[in-house]
Amino acid sequence: MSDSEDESLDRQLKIVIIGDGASGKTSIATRFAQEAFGKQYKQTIGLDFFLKRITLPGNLNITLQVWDIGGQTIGGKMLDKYIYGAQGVFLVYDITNSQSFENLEDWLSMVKKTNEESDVQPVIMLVGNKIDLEHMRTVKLDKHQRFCQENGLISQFVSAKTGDSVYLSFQRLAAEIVGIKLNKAEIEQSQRVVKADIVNYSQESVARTVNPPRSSMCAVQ
Ligand SMILES: Nc1nc2c(ncn2[C@@H]2O[C@H](COP(=O)(O)OP(=O)(O)OP(=O)(O)O)[C@@H](O)[C@H]2O)c(=O)[nH]1
Repeated sequence: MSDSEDESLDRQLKIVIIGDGASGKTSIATRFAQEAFGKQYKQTIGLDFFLKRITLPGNLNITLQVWDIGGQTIGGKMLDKYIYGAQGVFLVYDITNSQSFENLEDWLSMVKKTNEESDVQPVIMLVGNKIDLEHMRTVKLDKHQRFCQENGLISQFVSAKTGDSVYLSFQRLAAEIVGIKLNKAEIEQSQRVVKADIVNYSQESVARTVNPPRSSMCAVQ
């Protein structure tokens, strides 16, 4: 059986990644899809998406269809179409950029508006990105927690740069959508940190690819 036939048998979940421009959406997606990170900022125009298979406890194979929407499109006419039908939403902000946190209200309203006539609401995860820059944090932890509580969001912190908790965040979101609880061992196993990226921060000039897992990526503009 070919890879694509194989994938079509899995349960597929649509996950959209939204948030302000430069909060790190593409970096999170790239880290998850290819285990790579690029330091240079290249604005996403329109939409990127890719498929990646993960396995949840009980040998449950899930194919995630991950959509990366350019941060500049919040006012765009197409945004509700991107979000429509998503079972999971990554609501991303940059912990060193307060404005990206303040703007989450708008992003959340957009998700709610898109789904107001739908019976099933997406599971939403609040993702504070760039935790490798903890020393530059401007969004306090309690603000993050309060926003989660007030809006019924799952809380997660990640670093697309080091890879810290990126795989875990997708795994947690998928598990929540299909109604599976991850145990402590599974969570710890997914909480991988690539420490070398932090140590070599100033010297790093090229994106690295470490054992790229199977995934496919497309771009629509
Ligand atoms: N230090 C650090 N930098 C990051 C991290 N994630 C992303 N960046 C950097 O932040 C900048 C923006 O990242 P992108 O992934 O392009 O942001 P985006 O949200 O996709 O931006 P748009 O395409 O405009 O929506 C780039 O220079 C990245 O290298 C992180 O976890 N840590």
